[in-house]
Amino acid sequence: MGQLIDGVWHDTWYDTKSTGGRFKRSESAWRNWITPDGSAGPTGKSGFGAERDRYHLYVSLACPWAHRTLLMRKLKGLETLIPVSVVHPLMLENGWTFGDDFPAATGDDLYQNEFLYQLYLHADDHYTGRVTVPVLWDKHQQTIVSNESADIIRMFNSAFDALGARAGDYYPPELRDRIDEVNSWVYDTVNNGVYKAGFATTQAAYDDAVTALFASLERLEQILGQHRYLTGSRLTEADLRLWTTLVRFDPVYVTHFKCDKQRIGDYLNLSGFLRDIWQMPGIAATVDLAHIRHHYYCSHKTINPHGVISIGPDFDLDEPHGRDERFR
Ligand SMILES: N[C@@H](CCC(=O)N[C@@H](CS)C(=O)NCC(=O)O)C(=O)O
Repeated sequence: MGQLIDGVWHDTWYDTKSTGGRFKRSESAWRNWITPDGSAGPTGKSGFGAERDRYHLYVSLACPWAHRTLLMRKLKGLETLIPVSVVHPLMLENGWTFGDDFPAATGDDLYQNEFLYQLYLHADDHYTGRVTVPVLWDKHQQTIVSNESADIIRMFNSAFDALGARAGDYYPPELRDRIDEVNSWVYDTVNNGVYKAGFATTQAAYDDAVTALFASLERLEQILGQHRYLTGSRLTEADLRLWTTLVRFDPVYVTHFKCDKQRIGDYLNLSGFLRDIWQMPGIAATVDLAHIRHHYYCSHKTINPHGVISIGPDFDLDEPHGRDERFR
């Protein structure tokens, strides 16, 4: 774990001293957009037109943010348009690495780098900041298009539609306000909330994060008792963004991040929603519990110094969920 400072790698853990024990996630540095015609998107530069054989995605199978991009890639049928390289699950003194001595870790298919930070240096040899996944890479300009998962899933949702992406709009205009509203509190208190609880280094910081997290899970439980998905009867990006946290919750966050007031399995609607999406074609195959559990339990030496992996709950997401019948 570390970061680049003016192009030099420094092995440092998150600084929580200056924030009263609170974990603060940094802003992503690259915010360009792939668009159908290469015009500029909402942020960043123009020049990233949708094309075949041009873009490459770097992910960790452990990471919930990267997982969003894999879900959208699957739903939109972008597997051949956007190939993927997978980092090793352990993230230690060199950050994410391209070691391929773990099932499903691929190494760096484009440049044979050893470390992910070398890819960041390839894009900017004076980069200062964190070295995170996912990374959407442009092979033509040899640079990072974006390292922000929230933006990458929106590009995948529509930019490649004229190049044969599968039909489906997971950010439809008529639901955008509701999706944005749900995303904002789910991001803050759930997706990032589990990290804020787990990485807190004071009791007060932990208490605040875990209280907000379980208040939001209660709120989500109510919402998912009213309709099948978060914004109604249609699956949207808001569901996918919540889901990557839910699928890691009982196997990791309950124990490793001390999010142990309740398990997702204890909530009727949240657990049904978790199974509902798990059982959609192709989705379960995007989940790699070995990467997930090895990454968290063995990479965060400050909170689990010996790297012992807990036994974990029985994990049967194939049981019927009944939500299709219930919300017909
Ligand atoms: N805002 C980013 C966050 C990505 C992120 O924090 N990824 C984690 C893995 S779960 C990471 O790479 N962390 C490395 C670090 O912080 O040094 C996004 O959503 O794409």
